[in-house]
Amino acid sequence: MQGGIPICFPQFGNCGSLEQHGFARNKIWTIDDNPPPLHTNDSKGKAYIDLLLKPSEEDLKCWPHWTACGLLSSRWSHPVLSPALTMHADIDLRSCLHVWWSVLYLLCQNSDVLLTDHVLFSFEFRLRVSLSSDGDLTIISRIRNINGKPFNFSFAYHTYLSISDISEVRIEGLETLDYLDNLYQRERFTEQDDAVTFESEVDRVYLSSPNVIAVLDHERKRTFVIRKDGLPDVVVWNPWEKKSKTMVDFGDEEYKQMLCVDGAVIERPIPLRPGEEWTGRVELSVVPSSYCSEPLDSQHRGL
Ligand SMILES: O=P(O)(O)OC[C@H]1O[C@@H](O)[C@H](O)[C@@H](O)[C@@H]1O
Repeated sequence: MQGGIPICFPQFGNCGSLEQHGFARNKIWTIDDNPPPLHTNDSKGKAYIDLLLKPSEEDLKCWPHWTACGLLSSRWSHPVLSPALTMHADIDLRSCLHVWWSVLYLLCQNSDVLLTDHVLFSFEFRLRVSLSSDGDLTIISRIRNINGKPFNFSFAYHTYLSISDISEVRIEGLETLDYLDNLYQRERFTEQDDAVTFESEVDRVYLSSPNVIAVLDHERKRTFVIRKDGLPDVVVWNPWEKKSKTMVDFGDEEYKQMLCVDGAVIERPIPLRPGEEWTGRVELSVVPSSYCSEPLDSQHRGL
């Protein structure tokens, strides 16, 4: 979907064996009818909803942390197995390999120990979306390892901002940072400009960014203020003209009125041990540009 705030989890982009941006954005989530209350300091004038995602067996099978492939290849180099392979090498290497693959396959099918690897790996994802009476949108993701096996994940709130005109917009808060450029095989560069502006396709991951980023829309004289926590990286994406024409679910001219600026965790995926929970929070507010341009400089370094 090209719009809104798709959740990229447990993979960002195509850096892994899952579908682009992971499976979470393509799933049916359930509504928690009895969600925990908002924190008392944070509840004034807010409406909220909690959505839950629990993985299906299929999701876990696709996620490479436990896959039969992974198990087979790690056991293949096991010291106990390798000598056996050498022993049979003088007979016929190909049939020997075949025998061992069959044995390992049967082990995967029948052994409690191997199956335990897969059965024990699972998570629960709670997404809280809250809207305050003055229009601030807060989204909090809580991902919990609910079983006995650790896993890693990447994450992004793929936030499509609606803007007047892409050539009228600038992002402040990313100056001097390093970024990985997806248009150059994720090569690392350093931002040299005072602000990020747009004259062609941009597809970058800014690394270790401050917790407050501002997107200034000069024509509309308004600024999106993005406050984030637990999300060190920032994705900046606009497909521009040529790529827009190749995207089936995106109008040829729509790149002019959109800009993705995502709070994300990409460079260093989050390791989650059994019982641990990770929280990633983003708050979006829209303020008149005159109100925000002065104080933002001092806000850039903190939340
Ligand atoms: O079309 P999708 O899967 O929603 O992805 C849109 C874009 O998302 C961006 O975050 C990626 O960096 C781009 O490479 C990608 O094209």
